[in-house]
Amino acid sequence: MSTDASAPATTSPRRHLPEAPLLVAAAGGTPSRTPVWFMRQAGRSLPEYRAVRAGTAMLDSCFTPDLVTEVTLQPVRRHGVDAAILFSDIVVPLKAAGIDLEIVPGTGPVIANPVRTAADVAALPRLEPEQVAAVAQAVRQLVGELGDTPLIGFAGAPFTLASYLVEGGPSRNHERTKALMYSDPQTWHALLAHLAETTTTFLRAQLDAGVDAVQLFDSWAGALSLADYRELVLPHSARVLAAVADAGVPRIHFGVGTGELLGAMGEAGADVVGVDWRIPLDVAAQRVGPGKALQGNLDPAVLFAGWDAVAGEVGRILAEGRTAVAEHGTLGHLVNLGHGVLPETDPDVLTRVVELVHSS
Ligand SMILES: Cc1c2[nH]c(c1CCC(=O)O)Cc1[nH]c(c(CCC(=O)O)c1C)Cc1[nH]c(c(CCC(=O)O)c1C)Cc1[nH]c(c(C)c1CCC(=O)O)C2
Repeated sequence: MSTDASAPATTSPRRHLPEAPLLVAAAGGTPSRTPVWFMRQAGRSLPEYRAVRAGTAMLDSCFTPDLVTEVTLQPVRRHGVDAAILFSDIVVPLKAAGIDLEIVPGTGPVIANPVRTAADVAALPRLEPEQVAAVAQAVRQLVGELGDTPLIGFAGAPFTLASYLVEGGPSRNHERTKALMYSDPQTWHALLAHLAETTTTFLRAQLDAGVDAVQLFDSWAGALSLADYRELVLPHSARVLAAVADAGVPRIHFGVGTGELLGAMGEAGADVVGVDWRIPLDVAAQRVGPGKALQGNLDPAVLFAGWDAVAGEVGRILAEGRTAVAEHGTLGHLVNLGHGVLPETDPDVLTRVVELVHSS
């Protein structure tokens, strides 16, 4: 993450945030406090989010820079988290490229014409950077307003995007996706290569506008065996992560149910590996190996269990994070949930978690 003094001057608007706890922890330094943020902190449980979004469809919101800016800032103001995450969605670059899809409240992304054949894959539109100009504009506004708080940009990884495109919507078993993967590997690789390019273009647009870190969400990769992940998915995610390495910002790589994949997800080129709640952080540290940071891993459902339970779990996770750093060569610990904030979560509990982590 160092910059080469001989490199040509860059026009990057990226802020210089040498003290930001999240960036320090990700790089293996000693942060002034343990950093904490929450996946899906923007939106979901906040009444001020529901108020400002009322009457605007989710995807329309994502292309409205003032609304993106406001929703992204809300959890930073309310909770004092150590990072903002851009309010957007993993299907935004697909929509921007011209794919007919909607986000249906309570369901998730729904694709009008699922992608299932070689001809479907060949017909997929390419994403041009100007098609996500509204997202870049929101990023520029945000870096002007965030002070010292880092802004995390993000994108969906090729496998998770492919699952939505092939299934046509959310899926429990990913059976059509796996059917394509096993029956026609050539078309599968063509699809993932296309999506890797889309994802790279989307992340580059955010990086060029000034985001301070990126997270690649491979939310559903945990549906795969390690062998299949390595052969059919990892090379495409690795290409995305390599293509943004020159930005010099932390690259976070996360999926749900990925206990068996953590080492491979780190090898794909992550600086920080996200861990869900199914394995302890000190065990995750051994699977990931030394030289990377870890993010996680409070079960979002624990936030419903009353403060004693929450405080106990946060304490355990902080201790396991310290063990990872002290004994397993982990660079740092970014406290987070093991998956996104659930919609019915009491926002005050999130604020108390931030206070507890910061005072520990
Ligand atoms: C799989 C996935 C999606 N979107 C995303 C993922 C990967 C993360 C994960 O695993 O949870 C990523 C995402 N989606 C959203 C963000 C915003 C930033 C943040 O707060 O983390 C992020 C990082 C906003 C959103 N994306 C969505 C909402 C809810 C829309 C609303 O408020 O009407 C928000 C705030 C819609 C969405 N979009 C998607 C789902 C499953 C849903 C939920 C559907 C529902 O239950 O209503 C696809």
